[in-house]
Amino acid sequence: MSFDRSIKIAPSILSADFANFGQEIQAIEAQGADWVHVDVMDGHFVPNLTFGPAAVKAFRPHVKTVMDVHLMIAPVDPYIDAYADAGADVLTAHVEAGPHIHRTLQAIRAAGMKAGVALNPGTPAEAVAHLLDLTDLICVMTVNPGFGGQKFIDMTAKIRSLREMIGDRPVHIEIDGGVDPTTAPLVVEAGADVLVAGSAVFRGGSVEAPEVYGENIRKIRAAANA
Ligand SMILES: O=C(CO)[C@@H](O)[C@H](O)COP(=O)(O)O
Ligand SMILES: [Fe+2]
Repeated sequence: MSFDRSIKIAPSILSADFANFGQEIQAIEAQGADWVHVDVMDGHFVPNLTFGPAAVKAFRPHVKTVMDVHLMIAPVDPYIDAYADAGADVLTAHVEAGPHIHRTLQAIRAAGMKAGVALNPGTPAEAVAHLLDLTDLICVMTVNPGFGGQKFIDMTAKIRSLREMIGDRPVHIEIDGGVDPTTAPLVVEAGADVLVAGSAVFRGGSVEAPEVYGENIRKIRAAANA
């Protein structure tokens, strides 16, 4: 996985058909997804429950691009090896999920994955200032995590601060929550390069009508690059 700052669209399979993940992943990749975003929730750090390492491992053979695993769990450290074994390419932990994020990011890299750190909307950019050389991706949440389909919260000032702090380091800025053709250009202009989108990609489509996923991805990408 080489670093580049081109726009990457990462559909969140939280909005896919839960009875049909394999085909859904194949459909979004065939329709132009750059990465596949997998939301892991524990019913404790966030008020929702999704999948664990066994499910993520079952997704792996279907993902031909990049499997981007967003952990909304606390604690994180006891599960890092399980997600490495499951085949995550990028593993992102929340800075709010525990007292030792520095150690967590080191452990993620030591397990052979790219290390991401996510910030809730209420957490300032400065919370990751000491982590810039330990991270490959900063995920700026533009909703309070836990559910798809929520309204975008404007975090453009935070994104700008982070891009300035990052300087010329090879660190992605990923935006997660409420990304659609209207909000995508705002976050890209501020410095984002990875756009997670759940409802805006899956809306109106299905594995029987995958071309709708393609149209939705193209609309987000076109707006982002405009
Ligand atoms: O991490 C999360 C939610 O906590 C996301 O990845 C959502 O799945 C994005 O969904 P949309 O806001 O794009 O519908
Ligand atoms: Fe996410």
